[in-house]
Amino acid sequence: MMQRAQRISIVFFLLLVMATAALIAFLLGTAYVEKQHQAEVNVSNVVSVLETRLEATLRRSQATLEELARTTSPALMSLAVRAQHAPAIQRELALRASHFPEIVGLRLIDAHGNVLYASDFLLPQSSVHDRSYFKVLQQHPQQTLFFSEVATGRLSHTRQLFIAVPIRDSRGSFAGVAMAPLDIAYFQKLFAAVDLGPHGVITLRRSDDGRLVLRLPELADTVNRSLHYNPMQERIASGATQGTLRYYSDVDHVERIYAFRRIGDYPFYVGAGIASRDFLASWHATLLGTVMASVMVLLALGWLLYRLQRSEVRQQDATADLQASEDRFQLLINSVGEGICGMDRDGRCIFSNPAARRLLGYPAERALLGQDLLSLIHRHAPDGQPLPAAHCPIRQALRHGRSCHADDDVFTCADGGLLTVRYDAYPLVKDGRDIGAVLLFQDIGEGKRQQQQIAFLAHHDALTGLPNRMLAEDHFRQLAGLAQRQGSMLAMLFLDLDGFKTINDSLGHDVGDEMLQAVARRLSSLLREHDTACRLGGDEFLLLLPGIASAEALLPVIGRILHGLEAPFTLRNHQLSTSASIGAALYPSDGMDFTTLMKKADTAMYHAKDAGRNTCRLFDEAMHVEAQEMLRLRSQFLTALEQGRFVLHFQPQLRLGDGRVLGVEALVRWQDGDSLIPPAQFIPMAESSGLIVPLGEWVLHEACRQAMSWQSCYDSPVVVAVNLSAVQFKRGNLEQAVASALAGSGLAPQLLELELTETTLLHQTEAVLSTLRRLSQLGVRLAIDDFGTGYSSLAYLKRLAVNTLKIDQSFIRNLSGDPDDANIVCAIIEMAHKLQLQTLAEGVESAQIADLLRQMGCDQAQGYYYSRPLPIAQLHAYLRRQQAGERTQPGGR
Ligand SMILES: Nc1nc2c(ncn2[C@@H]2O[C@H](COP(=O)(O)O[C@H]3[C@@H](O)[C@H](n4cnc5c(=O)[nH]c(N)nc54)O[C@@H]3COP(=O)(O)O)[C@@H](O)[C@H]2O)c(=O)[nH]1
Repeated sequence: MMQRAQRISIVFFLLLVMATAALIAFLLGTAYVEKQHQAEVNVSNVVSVLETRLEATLRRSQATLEELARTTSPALMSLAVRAQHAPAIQRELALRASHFPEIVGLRLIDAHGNVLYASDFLLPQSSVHDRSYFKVLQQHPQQTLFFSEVATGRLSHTRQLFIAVPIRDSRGSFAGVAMAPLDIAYFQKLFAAVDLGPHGVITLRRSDDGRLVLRLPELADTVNRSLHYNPMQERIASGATQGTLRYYSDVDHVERIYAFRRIGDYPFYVGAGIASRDFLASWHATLLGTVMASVMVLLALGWLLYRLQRSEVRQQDATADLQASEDRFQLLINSVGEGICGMDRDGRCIFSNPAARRLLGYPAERALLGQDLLSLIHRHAPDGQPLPAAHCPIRQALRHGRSCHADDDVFTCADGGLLTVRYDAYPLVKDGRDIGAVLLFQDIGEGKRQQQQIAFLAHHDALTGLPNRMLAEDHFRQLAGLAQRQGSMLAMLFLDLDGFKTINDSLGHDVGDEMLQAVARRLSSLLREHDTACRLGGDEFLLLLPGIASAEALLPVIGRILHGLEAPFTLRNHQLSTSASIGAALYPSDGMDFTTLMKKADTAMYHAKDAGRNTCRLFDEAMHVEAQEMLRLRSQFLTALEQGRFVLHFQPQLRLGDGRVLGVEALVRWQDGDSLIPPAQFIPMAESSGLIVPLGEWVLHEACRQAMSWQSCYDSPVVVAVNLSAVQFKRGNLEQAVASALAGSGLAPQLLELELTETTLLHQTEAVLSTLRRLSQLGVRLAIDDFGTGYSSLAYLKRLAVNTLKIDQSFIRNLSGDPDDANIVCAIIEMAHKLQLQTLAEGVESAQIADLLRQMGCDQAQGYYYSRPLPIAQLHAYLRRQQAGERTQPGGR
């Protein structure tokens, strides 16, 4: 796109061209008018002079002829007296004629046309009676003067114009003519003396009819002829006596400026013309020269302008390039996050970027410009100690023109604070000379802090800030080495909070987290300087206590820790109490390495838990054996599960009113060869190991399958009850397992009852409760097992659509002997009925108990009094007997 400056230059140039053209046109126009005016003046002067001369000639000729006519006696005008008077008269005529070079001579002609006397010669016999002048004067007495057309003289044979006056006698009769032939050649010479340029023209014409008398230059066949187009003649005819005009000649078609002038009162006018091309020749040359010079000047000017403009454009381009380069440089150094400072050879700041000023805390560049940058920002060593200027590596690099680098250094900020930096300094070289250095630096403080944070997190627990297991292992190695050197013992304590899950589930994870942080702080405060507390995860902590003299010496230490944790914690307006179960193992007696000791301390901790919590156990070998047994059991359990060595026994549940079997409880057994292992021996292990999930799924499928097999055999439907472990809610996909068991067997959902304990309910989260609600929506029945041992809210159970409360056998066993148990059972039955829940008494072993329960209004009963849990074949026999109306024998099989 054309730039503004270029447009201005072009407009200026065009204006200059126009102005120059106008000036030239004006000058040339003025010169033209001047030339024309000069030409007009010239030709006017010429015709003025010529008219004066011609008028004088004609006037003198007329006067001379009139005097001759007046003085010549008519008596002398006869041939008869001619010979006598001729010599004297002719001398007289010759004398008079000698004063007129323009006339050929003077003649006296008698009334008959005979030339009697002549000033120049005498003809023996000569008559002019045929000449126009003679005839006009002879025939027109009033005519006093006559000018003839141009004719050739009969004697001289030259072209002549005759001027004649009549001679009259006393009576006025025509007596002859006095005549003078004007010599055309004379006038020709006169005209020729005038220079009107190569194409100039002078004409003498008659004013009455425009006939040509004389033209110079001559043209053939023009004399005595008038013109078809003659503006001068038109002006004369209209009464003008003089004037100037310009036109193209009708004769030679040359344009001229003409001036004309009438010759006195004679019938002639003289005209002179200067050809335009002649009087304008110099003007034309001037015009051409001026135009050419102007064009050349304008071309030169244009070229100059173009060069100027080009140079200006180049300069603008160069300036723009420079500016763009500057902009790019500014953009670059302003955009980078690194601090950049330029300095001269003395270390004074010559530029800085915003990042540098931001990092160093200087609000404006001028605050740094000219400052001794190095003494300003590089005053300290990385450890914060003062750095002598001479030791500053950047200053040395400046002096020796070498780059330098530091990974970890400190600069001093404007407020005196230290900035941890990584920097590079490079020499600034211009034209081969070192002119200073540029310093590039980054704030690595945040990165360092992050690295430290990462390193910290790699070895510490993010929640409590305590060392994690990795760091604990590291500390263990150091402390174990120390213990070895000192011959002392190192105690490893495995600490697990009691009831933490309840706090976490009931008050939320945020409170749970705060609880763990508070416990961590409490533990740290309870430990000695060289003790280590670390968090393993969840509510498990590991404590390393060096310098232990004996196992006995350890117990008071543990007691202090347990006691210290008993004090309540105040978290979010909650007063929370907790306790811990601690297992302890000793280095080197219980093990030499971290993993072994931790396993043993863990085992001891489980024993402490089993022992009723808020206590501690020191590891001993029996625990180890038990743990080994547990491992063995687990391995065998897995094999049995894979090989299908589990069986279900079913214990009938009867309606107390009529003894009718309404359902059976499925109870799993482990078929180990010929012996059956009871669930109490493997369910705890299966729950703690999570193996209860696959086992529970198998029980569900098998119970539904078996229940389906007996539905078709009996008139009334028999519900199958399946025990669910809390672990199945936590880890298994229970909803899907139930749906799959029902779908796989084809059992109606209302014939499946799921038994869960109060403890299971108490520890479940909202997610698990919603699973229960969905299970209930599937149509399956829900029963609360071991009811009365926990803290279930009845309204809560109602909301969960629980169908049956199974009253725990611990209340049933002594029902007849313990009034408290009886009161409890009565209360449970009464409240359950108000909530329209069924009640089932477990562990009914006698008719007396059965009767009591019936009187209390209990709906169903289950127990050895009616039947022990039966293998499937025996259950079928039992049910057949029941259907046959055979009253079940209490206590029998
Ligand atoms: N999660 C699962 N738990 C299961 C499963 N199968 C059994 N169990 C649980 O194991 C516990 C022990 O069961 P078991 O040894 O089978 O004992 C049951 C009955 O034999 C026993 N019982 C029944 N009547 C009497 C009686 O009159 N006297 C007496 N001393 N014992 C009796 O009670 C057990 C049934 O109790 P409950 O489940 O509370 O109804 C036991 O807690 C089972 O829950 C399983 O598949 N999954």
